[in-house]
Amino acid sequence: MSTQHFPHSTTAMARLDSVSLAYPKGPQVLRDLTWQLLPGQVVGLLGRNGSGKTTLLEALLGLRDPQAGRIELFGCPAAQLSDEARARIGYVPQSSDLFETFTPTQLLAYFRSFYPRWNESKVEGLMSRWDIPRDQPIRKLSGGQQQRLSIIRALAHEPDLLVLDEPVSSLDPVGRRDFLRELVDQVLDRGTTVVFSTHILSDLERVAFNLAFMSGGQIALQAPLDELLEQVQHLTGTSSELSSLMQRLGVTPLKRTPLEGGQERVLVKLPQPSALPDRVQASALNLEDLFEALT
Ligand SMILES: Nc1ncnc2c1ncn2[C@@H]1O[C@H](COP(=O)(O)OP(=O)(O)OP(=O)(O)O)[C@@H](O)[C@H]1O
Repeated sequence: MSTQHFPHSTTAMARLDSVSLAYPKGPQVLRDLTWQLLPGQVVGLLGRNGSGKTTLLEALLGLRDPQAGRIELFGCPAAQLSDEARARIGYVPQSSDLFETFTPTQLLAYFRSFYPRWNESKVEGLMSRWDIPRDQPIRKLSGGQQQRLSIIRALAHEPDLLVLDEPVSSLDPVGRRDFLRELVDQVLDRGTTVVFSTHILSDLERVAFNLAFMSGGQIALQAPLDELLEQVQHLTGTSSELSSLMQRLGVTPLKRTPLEGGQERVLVKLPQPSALPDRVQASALNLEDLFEALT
C-alpha cells in the first residue's frame, strides 16, 4: 500500500480512497470504495449480512490490507499508525474471544497500562451501573455482559475515534438505551467521531445520526437521517417523464425498477423539497424501506 499522504486529508479522521479488498480464495468485498469520516460525525453503518461492514471497519483500522486504494487515519497511513495515534482509537470488535481467562478487573488493569489517558471514574461508574461481575473469568460472563465490558474498555481511554462493530447485538433494550446515552454523552462532551454498524434500525431513529448504506462493496449513500427521510423518495411515472425530471433536477437514480405499461419507479435523493409534475407520483420511505431499497 502506498504511504503517500492525501493532499486534503487533514480534516478527515478516517479516509478511504478507491479501496478494493478481496479475501484470499474468497469474495471481492470492497470495490473501489471511497469514504470519509469527518471530525464529530456519528455514522451508523448499515448493510445486509455479508455486505462487508466488518471488513470495511477492519480495513479502516489498518487490520486488513486492501489490494488497491489508500486508507488513512488522522492523516497517516492506517497500516503504519504510531502508538500515539492508536491510543486515539476505541474499537469494539463484533466478537472477541481473547482474554477469556482474565477477569474484568484484570482486563481493565491490563489495558489501563497502555493508555496515557484513562478515565477511571467513568470506568467505575459504568462497571457498577451496568452490573458487570468484576472477579469472574470473562468466559463465564453472559454475551451481553461481555459486550458491555468491551464497550467500557473502548470508552475508557476517551478515544477521538470510536469504531463499534455491532456493539448492541447482545444487549437487551435497556442495555441498548444505556449504551446510546453513553455514546451521545461521549459525543457531546468530547466531540468524538463515531462509526458503528448495526442491524437495529429503531436505535438509529433515537439519535440524528448520519447513516451510511453499504451495498455492492461501496457506500451507496450517506446522509443525515432526517435528510434521508425527507429527500429520498420513490418516484413513479413514465420513463421519459422521469428521465427529463431527473435531468432537470440534476439527480442520478439510486435504483430503477421497470413497471408495467411503460411506467418506471426510480429511487432518488431529491436536492430539496422539489416541485414535481402532477403525472409523477412521489412516495416517502421509512427507515426500513430505505434499508431494503438501498442495500
Ligand atoms: N476471513 C474471511 N475469509 C474469507 N471470507 C471472509 C472472511 N471474513 C468475511 N468473509 C466474507 O466476506 C464477506 C463480507 O463479510 P463481513 O463479515 O465483512 O460482512 P458484514 O456486513 O459484517 O456481515 P454481518 O452483517 O453478517 O456481520 C462475506 O461474504 C463473508 O463470507
